[in-house]
Amino acid sequence: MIVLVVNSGSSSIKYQLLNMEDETVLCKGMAERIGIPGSRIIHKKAGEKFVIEKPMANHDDALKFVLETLKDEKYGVINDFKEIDAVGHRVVHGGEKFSGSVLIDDEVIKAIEEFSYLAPLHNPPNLMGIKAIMRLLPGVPNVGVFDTAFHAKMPKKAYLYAIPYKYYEKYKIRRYGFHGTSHRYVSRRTAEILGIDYNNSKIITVHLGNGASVAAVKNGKSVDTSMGFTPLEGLVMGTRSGDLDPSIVTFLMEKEGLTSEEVYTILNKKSGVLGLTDNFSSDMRDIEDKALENDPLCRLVLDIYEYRIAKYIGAYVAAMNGVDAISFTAGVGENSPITREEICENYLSYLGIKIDKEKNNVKGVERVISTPDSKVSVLIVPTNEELMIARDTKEIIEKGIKQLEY
Ligand SMILES: Nc1ncnc2c1ncn2[C@@H]1O[C@H](COP(=O)(O)OP(=O)(O)O)[C@@H](O)[C@H]1O
Ligand SMILES: CC(=O)OP(=O)(O)O
Ligand SMILES: [Mg+2]
Repeated sequence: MIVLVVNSGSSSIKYQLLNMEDETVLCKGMAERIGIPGSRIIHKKAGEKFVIEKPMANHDDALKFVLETLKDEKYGVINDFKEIDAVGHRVVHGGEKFSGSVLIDDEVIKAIEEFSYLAPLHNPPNLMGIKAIMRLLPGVPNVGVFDTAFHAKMPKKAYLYAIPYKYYEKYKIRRYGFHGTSHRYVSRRTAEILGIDYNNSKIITVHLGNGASVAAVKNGKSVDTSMGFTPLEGLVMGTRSGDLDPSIVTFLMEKEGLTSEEVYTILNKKSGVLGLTDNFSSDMRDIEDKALENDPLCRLVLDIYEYRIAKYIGAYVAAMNGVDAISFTAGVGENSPITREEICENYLSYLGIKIDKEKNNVKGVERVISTPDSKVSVLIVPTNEELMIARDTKEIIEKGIKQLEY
């Protein structure tokens, strides 16, 4: 079975074509700068990378061009669109409705549309991708895989905010959590690598990408996670503030004469590492480089970034009353030895955690980085959300079912 995976964001679309007989990636890439000058596709096939410049005015245009690329003589890997058996889509917000991946029909599309008010930056572009594929590949089944689904069954004590209960009933204001596909993959893989029973384990997964979140996974289920009602809560991120006192919002509105939308933009797009460094960079590579050159501000920002992560790990040890393993993943988690080492050494040694500095000194390699006598295992597990999306898609199509339960 050949599955196309689509992760449709606001200005970029990531794609991967997989042969699910042996789970190999046939080709992958990203259409970027959609709707703005300089749009192009970065396409990878058999270890070779191509940059293809092409005007793409919207998501329809972009996906049309992605599909053409898949069967292009030079870049392509298929001869006919009929070879694509199904398409799996990343969808960020599934509200309370979806606790597993689903076959997309009109009713599911309506629900994703309804949840757009909960994820205005993410769900509308996800939907544009789904609708474009439906137009371009009629008759091919589509599956939605939600960021929120893995967290959907966390206990009520973890997902309710202490505000009047009527707002939960009226607007469904609660913790949803995101990056669920990554936390699900990484926690399961952690148990496999360690040879422990996933259904009888306590694992903390630390997803540090541009957006970042931590999850407490107990007996194979997410019991708490740091992102909340929206992907703004929790850790310090590239451009997002993470946790803050909510009265800062009303204070800023009053003092600076800002609208709610303006404050929302500041907290989502101008805060985090970018805001703390006074617009120097949102990329942790830049912060690390400067911190290593003893730049005091970047050193402070790295401390703030690590401190917040360490506090969440401590909280989730409490949430699960213990921990067997901690796994780092995504851009920073996979590629930053200093971040992993400083979090473990400066804050977690009380747990009996010991890091093997040699083993930790790698980028993007799946491995255990704690010493054999460390009381808790620490790992690097490169995430693979696309593979999870393709696996769910295959399972739903092959079994002929409407919804998967994790
Ligand atoms: N070698 C590295 N050292 C530190 N940070 C890195 C490194 N490589 C990538 N990153 C960080 O990873 C982030 C992107 O992570 P990624 O998981 O690709 O994010 P997303 O999927 O949210 O776009 C970048 O913003 C950058 O800060
Ligand atoms: C939900 C979310 O924060 O996603 P990303 O990390 O891709 O921005
Ligand atoms: Mg990501």
